[in-house]
Amino acid sequence: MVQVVMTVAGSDSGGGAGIQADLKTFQELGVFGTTAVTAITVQNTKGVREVCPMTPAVVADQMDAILEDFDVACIKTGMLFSADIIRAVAQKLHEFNRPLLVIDPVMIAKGGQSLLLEEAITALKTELLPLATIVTPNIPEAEVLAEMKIETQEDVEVAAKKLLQLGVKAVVMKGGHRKNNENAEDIVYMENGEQFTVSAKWVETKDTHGTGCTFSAALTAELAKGVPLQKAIGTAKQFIQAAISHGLSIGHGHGPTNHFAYRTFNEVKMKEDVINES
Ligand SMILES: Nc1ncnc2c1ncn2[C@@H]1O[C@H](COP(=O)(O)OP(=O)(O)OP(=O)(O)O)[C@@H](O)[C@H]1O
Ligand SMILES: Cc1ncc(CO)c(N)n1
Repeated sequence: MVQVVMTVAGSDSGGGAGIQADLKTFQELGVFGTTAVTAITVQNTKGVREVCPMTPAVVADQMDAILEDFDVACIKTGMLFSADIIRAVAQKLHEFNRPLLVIDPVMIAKGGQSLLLEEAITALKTELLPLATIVTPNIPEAEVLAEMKIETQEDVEVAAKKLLQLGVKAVVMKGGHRKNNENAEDIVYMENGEQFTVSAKWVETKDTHGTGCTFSAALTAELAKGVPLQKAIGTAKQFIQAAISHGLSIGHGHGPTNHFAYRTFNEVKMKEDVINES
């Protein structure tokens, strides 16, 4: 039977990030995607022109409609925009017995525009993160959530541990924003003290719009299928590596990644490109 997943996130009219990236990724990985839209963004590869948030009630109603009808195996959150929307989402998660939850703590678009109000950071930390199976911050997001500057490898670990203390079960510290990260290394920290890294060849490209959304959507799909965490992260890494390295070269700014690449180029070689080690 097909697994049903849900993304609670913003719409990206440009199609490379947000709800659109999530649905494309879900489709490619063979799960049935449903949505609760938190905001419409007027956006293309050059940036975000406008943000039009939904009311918290409409976000909650969309979640109700889906969760009452389907047995949703895993939910992911992306752009949540405001404290009120975060509280509405957290309440629904409690009501529906906290299914598996992937939180991509989206804050700022590649062009610098804010996708999360400053007033929402406390709600994200105190109301939503404690419900997470896994949270997937990039370095600037981890800096905000852990309230510290991250420069060294030790800083990455200290910040991850601070996030674990909020009640998250696992943290993926994504390396897309780290300097000299030639192995595109992401480090995963788990509540039981275990850690591992996934890495792949760094790709020199400006077309990285929606990499975080795509990675977390792939992780959501794999967790929904019952794949154990370490293996699910490995597949998400293969998916994003294929999507970045077979870029589409469309648009005039930060172009989208190639969501068909994993299925199209999913050969032994691609699998070997990603190293998953404890
Ligand atoms: N140029 C690159 N080459 C290879 N892997 C990359 C590159 N850029 C990002 N990644 C990988 O993509 C995944 C997403 O990480 P990233 O830090 O870019 O997320 P993000 O900043 O949240 O993305 P966005 O906000 O654009 O959605 C991680 O696995 C990261 O290592
Ligand atoms: C709607 C939306 N969500 C997330 C991101 C981050 O990539 C974006 N640019 N737009």
